[in-house]
Amino acid sequence: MSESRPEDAHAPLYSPRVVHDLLGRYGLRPTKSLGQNFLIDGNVLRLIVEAGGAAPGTDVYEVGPGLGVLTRELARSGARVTTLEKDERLRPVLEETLAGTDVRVIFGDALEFDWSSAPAGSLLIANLPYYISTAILTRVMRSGRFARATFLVQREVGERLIARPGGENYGFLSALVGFYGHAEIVRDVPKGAFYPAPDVTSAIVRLHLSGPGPEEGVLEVLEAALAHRRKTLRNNLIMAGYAAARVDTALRELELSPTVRGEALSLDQLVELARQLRNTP
Ligand SMILES: C[S@@+](CC[C@H](N)C(=O)[O-])C[C@H]1O[C@@H](n2cnc3c(N)ncnc32)[C@H](O)[C@@H]1O
Repeated sequence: MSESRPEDAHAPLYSPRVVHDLLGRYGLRPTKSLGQNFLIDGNVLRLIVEAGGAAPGTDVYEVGPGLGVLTRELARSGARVTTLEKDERLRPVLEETLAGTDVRVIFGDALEFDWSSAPAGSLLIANLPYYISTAILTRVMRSGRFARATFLVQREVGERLIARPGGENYGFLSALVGFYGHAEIVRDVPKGAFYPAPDVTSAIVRLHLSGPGPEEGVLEVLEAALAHRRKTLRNNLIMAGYAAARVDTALRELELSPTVRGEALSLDQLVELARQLRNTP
């Protein structure tokens, strides 16, 4: 910690004053296209660390440390922390705010990261960049390496994560959660918990991941079946490249109406559909 540091050394990192001071000293402005909404609420910070289960001996992965607010708390918990940051401009800030911790900071795109390199039973704890929250969660679930994921995300994505088949918000992400475990909304978080405030309300969501995931080929069918909410399952599958005759045979075998929508199918029916399509010439 430099002696010339102007802000009150005792003020917590999440305090708006410290956040402004850090941004000012390093000549930075939050970048909207990178989803940079920094956490400035100590209660939300404590809640996410606690709900996430960071503790000595656990392996915690974070996407987007930003100024290091959450990262520093995670390190304090005694967990082994790996954090992935795309924005190189934050390198000197993180050198300052994470000084004295043994956090592994990797600069690069979290979408390019090899999530299967994480040890089995890892935890994801993050204030996610909202523009890629679905893509990150998909990768984390599919890696099969994570026991739990606790994160800040748009409330609307939280609703999709907890949705059940047939429900208004049910889609690909909901079905994916169904295959790997289940989700809960821990708490809604108002816009004012961030600087700058995002356009939407957020939520802390926790995913419990225990399932083995779907068998081979099911995810591809799932993606096709749920691609467009307003279209029938039949049309979605045909648009994804399945021959109409093949689709019709599979629907008949499963006793499904040609007008049924993909989001009305249970997970078991989706698995059966994938098997039928595989077995239908
Ligand atoms: C919502 S901010 C969270 C910052 C900090 N954890 C906090 O709570 O204040 C999202 C962070 O993700 C970073 N980010 C955006 N896209 C990324 C990507 N593709 N890979 C890794 N980090 C990314 C942003 O630069 C930013 O630091």
